[in-house]
Order: sequence, then C-alpha cells, then structure tokens
Amino acid sequence: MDLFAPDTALTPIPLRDGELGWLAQLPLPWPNEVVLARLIAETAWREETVVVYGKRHLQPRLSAWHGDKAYRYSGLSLAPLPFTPLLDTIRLAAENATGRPYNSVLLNYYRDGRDSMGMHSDDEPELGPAPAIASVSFGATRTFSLRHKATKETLKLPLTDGSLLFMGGAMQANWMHGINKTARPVGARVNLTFRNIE
Ligand SMILES: O=C(O)CCC(=O)C(=O)O
Ligand SMILES: [Fe+2]
Repeated sequence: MDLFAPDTALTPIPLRDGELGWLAQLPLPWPNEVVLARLIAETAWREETVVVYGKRHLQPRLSAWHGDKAYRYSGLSLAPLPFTPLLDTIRLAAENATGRPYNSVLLNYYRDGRDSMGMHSDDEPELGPAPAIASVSFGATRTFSLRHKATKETLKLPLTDGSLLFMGGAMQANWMHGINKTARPVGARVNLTFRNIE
C-alpha cells in the first residue's frame, strides 16, 4: 500500500509551466472558524525582520515556523518549533489530500488588509528541484497573485476559508506568487504552507 496515496481528489488548475491543484474544503475534525481561532491564539507569532538590499524591514505580517529543520530566506533564519497536535492534524489532512509528505510548515498571520506578502518563489535548494507545497488557508479570503517569470502572464486566485492550494512541478521555477495588500475591509487570515525540507 502506498502510504501517501491521496484519498481526496484535487481539482487541477491549468497552468503553463507548473502544477496547481485545488480543494475547496480540506476535511478536518473541527469547523474552520475553530481552527482559525486556535491557530491565532496558540501560535508563538513573531514579527520578523528581513534584510532586503542590505536594509532591515519588519515584515507586514506575523509568522511562525514549525518543523525539524531551520529555514532560511532573505537573510532570515527561523528557528523551528516542534509540530503541535493541532498542526499535526492539519498536516495529516494535507498529506492525505495531496499524496505528499511534509516535515515543516510556515504559518503566516495576515491581521488585516494592510498585511501582505511580496512576490517570491519558494525555490530554496532544500525544497528540492520540484518543490511540493500545500497551502491551507483559514479566515478572510485574500487574493493569491501569480506572475510568470518569463512571459509576465498573471493569474489571480481567491484563497477561501478552509481551502487547500497545491503547488508542484515547475511552478516555483517559473512563477512568482504573493498576497497583495487590499483597501477592502478584510478580517484576519492564517495561511499554512506545508513543505518538505530535505
Ligand atoms: O498566504 C499565502 O497564501 C501565501 C503564503 C506563501 O506564499 C508562503 O508562505 O510562501
Ligand atoms: Fe510562497
């Protein structure tokens, strides 16, 4: 038996030069609003500083890193916290839905529309040549923007409460993605990106 054979079918989202899959609701033992409230209350949120072109900035969001290995980007090294039972339950659901194993998760807390994440690719060498990332969202819907590195083609996906977006194949090599700020009044959102660090 394949331990990681998915038990829930993802809907493929057609994408040039990359793989995207969508599940509107990740099956979990609690309602989404309970998971959101617990993630906000129980996570050791940090306001991280990043160094971009030699200048230090506070990131416009809160974050936390759980897993077995440290994680580095933009000159920042996040010390990993162990997986909690809550995170383990969500990880198992994400593994079942995507058929991939994950040993780490980056949590991001967007407190309101002023919080955001700049365009980037999750292409660190420790994620391997074709990173498999399961992105699970709770709370307010925010727009996930994608831009093809060569053609500059763009795509916008609303990431709704309880959804899972799978990114795989050559997606990180060919596309950048991010969460724009919005002037719309939006509530809190927590996103979890499950990754496998080699
Ligand atoms: O909040 C999101 O949906 C995006 C998160 C993301 O791109 C990341 O954690 O690398
Ligand atoms: Fe990302």
